[in-house]
Amino acid sequence: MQIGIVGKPNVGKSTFFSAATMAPAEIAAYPFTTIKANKGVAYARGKCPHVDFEVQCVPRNAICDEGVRHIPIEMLDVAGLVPDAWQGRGLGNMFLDDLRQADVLIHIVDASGSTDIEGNSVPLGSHDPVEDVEFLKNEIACWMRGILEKGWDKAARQAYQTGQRIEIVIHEKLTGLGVTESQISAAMRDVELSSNPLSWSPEDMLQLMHHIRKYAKPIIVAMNKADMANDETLERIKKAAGGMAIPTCAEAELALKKAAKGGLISYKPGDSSFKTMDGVNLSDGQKAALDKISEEISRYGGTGVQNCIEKAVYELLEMISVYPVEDESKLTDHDGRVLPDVFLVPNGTTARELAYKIHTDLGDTFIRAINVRTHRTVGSDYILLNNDVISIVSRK
Ligand SMILES: Nc1nc2c(ncn2[C@@H]2O[C@H](COP(=O)(O)OP(=O)(O)OP(=O)(O)O)[C@@H](O)[C@H]2O)c(=O)[nH]1
Repeated sequence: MQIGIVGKPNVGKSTFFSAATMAPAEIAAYPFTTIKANKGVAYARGKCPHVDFEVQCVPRNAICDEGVRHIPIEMLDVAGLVPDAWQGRGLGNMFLDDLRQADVLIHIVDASGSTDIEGNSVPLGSHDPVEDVEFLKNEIACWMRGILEKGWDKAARQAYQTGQRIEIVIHEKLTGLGVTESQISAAMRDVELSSNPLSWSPEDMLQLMHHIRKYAKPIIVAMNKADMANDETLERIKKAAGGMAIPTCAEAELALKKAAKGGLISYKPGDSSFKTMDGVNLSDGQKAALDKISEEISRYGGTGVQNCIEKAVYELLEMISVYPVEDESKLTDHDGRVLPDVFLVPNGTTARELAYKIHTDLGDTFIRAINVRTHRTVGSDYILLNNDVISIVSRK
């Protein structure tokens, strides 16, 4: 699973990316595989089951900080969004290539209206950020339609004549974007289209792509520079984003994380406030900067950065966390680690599908699973619940 960060120049995209992927000090020691320059690791918080089971966990893939697991998620800084990227303008191709890999997008907009559509600085409030929200949706839909249109007439005619479902043709064409057939079917229910795909107009196709995009590349808008934005604009952006928009102060989040790393304040991602560490003497400059941030974030109950990440993961992608263990009574893996790993899986994942995610062999040899919280035996079709602890029994 990957979160793509998208935005035109100058809106605070790099600041957001740096802030989101800057690990808290205690996480920094974790060895992650080397990742490319435009990739980083962000974290979604989840409640560690060790609290309910009253045991001491020994985490392996996600640290536990006072009962909160920080579950790593790949984040991708999607480069080169400019108007008409879909036509290959500017770094358009790079943009689209990155976009393929993302499952969900955080669209950073400058909610203060001080960056025009091309990313140039303009006087505060002189650009309407709502345009940016529409613009990204349109860029993606146009790009998808461009892919669909290649060889469309022939494929659509063939499907129409042979009675093949058109979803299958669309799926084949969009498969490189990670679009599933069920997403296409859902989108087709949303729009009214003629049963003869040959008669679809370019506008029909664009509509359909808008709806497929909604399922396949859902977007949450980070209304950044919220510290300089007015409430009326924030409301309008939120409406344009279908409610999926959060005010953010990426600059504040980065400053707070740095101050926490430097031992000046106690602040954890997602907190709505912070505290100066005992015995720390802040300079007048530091004090003034922190006071300003404090005022900014009290307006929104936090910087919004962590909130964006978690809304993307838990609401848009509907992920849940599950904890597989080998020994159901000790909650350990084969090395005796207690509640070692947490897996983020889509809501609706079954016990057997989880087994496959852990290891192909485990999926193939799956017999049953044990829901450790209820001590009940469950079958391969058991649909996992958030925070389940599951022990899989297989043919050895
Ligand atoms: N007021 C305010 N300024 C911010 C915020 N986030 C970022 N900025 C500032 O906005 C400017 C642009 O930020 P960047 O992160 O460089 O923007 P970008 O979108 O990555 O731009 P490019 O690097 O040109 O693509 C910088 O001066 C940041 O300090 C915020 O939440 N509030």
